[in-house]
Amino acid sequence: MARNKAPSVKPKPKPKQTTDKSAKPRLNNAERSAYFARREAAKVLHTVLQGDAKRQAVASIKSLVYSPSIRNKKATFALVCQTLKHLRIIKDVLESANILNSKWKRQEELIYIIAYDVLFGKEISLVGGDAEKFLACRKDAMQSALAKLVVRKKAKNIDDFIALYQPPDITKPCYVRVNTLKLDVDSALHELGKQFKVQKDDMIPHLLVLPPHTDLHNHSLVLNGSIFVQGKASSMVAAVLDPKPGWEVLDACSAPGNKTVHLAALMKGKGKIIACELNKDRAKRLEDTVRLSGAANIEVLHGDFLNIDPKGPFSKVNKWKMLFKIPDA
Ligand SMILES: C[S@@+](CC[C@H](N)C(=O)[O-])C[C@H]1O[C@@H](n2cnc3c(N)ncnc32)[C@H](O)[C@@H]1O
Repeated sequence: MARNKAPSVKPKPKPKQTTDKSAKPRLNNAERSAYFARREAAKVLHTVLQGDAKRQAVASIKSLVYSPSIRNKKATFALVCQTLKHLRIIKDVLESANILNSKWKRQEELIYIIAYDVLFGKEISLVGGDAEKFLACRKDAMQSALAKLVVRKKAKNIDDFIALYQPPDITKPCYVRVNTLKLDVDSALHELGKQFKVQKDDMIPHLLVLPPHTDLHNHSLVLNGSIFVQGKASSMVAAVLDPKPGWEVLDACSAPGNKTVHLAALMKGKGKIIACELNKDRAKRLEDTVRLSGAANIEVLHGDFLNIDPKGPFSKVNKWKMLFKIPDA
């Protein structure tokens, strides 16, 4: 009699024991989102610090954070701002605790972000990555370096100490430019004077000066395009060019269009302005600014101004007049 042969079943491989010390711990949702926010913040911080180092203007922190690649915008923005606010302290602590070795120097922005969490963050668990692990092991050294710095600076407490590291509060006045296509300067002075201390700028015509931090974003004159909140430096550009009614002007990189509509106001809406803008969304923003200003002599050109044929209708652009006001001979 043939014996029933037991089917040959291969024994199931036993699940591997996670004895590997380098295996990443499982993260809960909060830890996972903190882990990603730190990496996204480090990327933004890298761009900001590189721009500072090369003295190059980069986009604002807000616009860097609002790029589609950043998932957790709120947390990333907060981390970048807080790390920047405490950066001088963080660097001093890392230096005096001798922490930033050559391996981590290559990822210094990530280290700064995590160091912010170690020194000033609120009970954040430092898990998720090797950088977190690296600084978690050095938490005591960092906190004691911070304590020594507080004593050395003779600060009463940590808040006092942080205040000592902040740059002095240099408050700049608030500037608004009167859009003379819609309103004259005296009427604007009168209207704004009902609520604010306001005076004419002593250098730029049609520019008014108000106290620092004046919030005009919802003011009816702003909403209807009678005045534009525009800084003094930005208002200088069209004022220096001083275009006359009837000129043809090419604004090569226009959006959001504050200088474009300033040109239109100086030209009293006469002549022609070609306003070029490469970016589609910003070109829409430019169109909104033009509409708000009431200028009828601006043509928005969505495209690359470098593609404009220099031998075409713009061949008569006087390059010197683009930069300086040259008195006519
Ligand atoms: C700093 S903003 C200009 C600000 C503007 N002049 C104002 O005062 O409101 C620079 C703009 O130039 C645009 N831009 C950059 N390169 C360009 C190009 N080759 N052709 C057209 N627009 C360009 C950018 O998309 C951006 O909107």
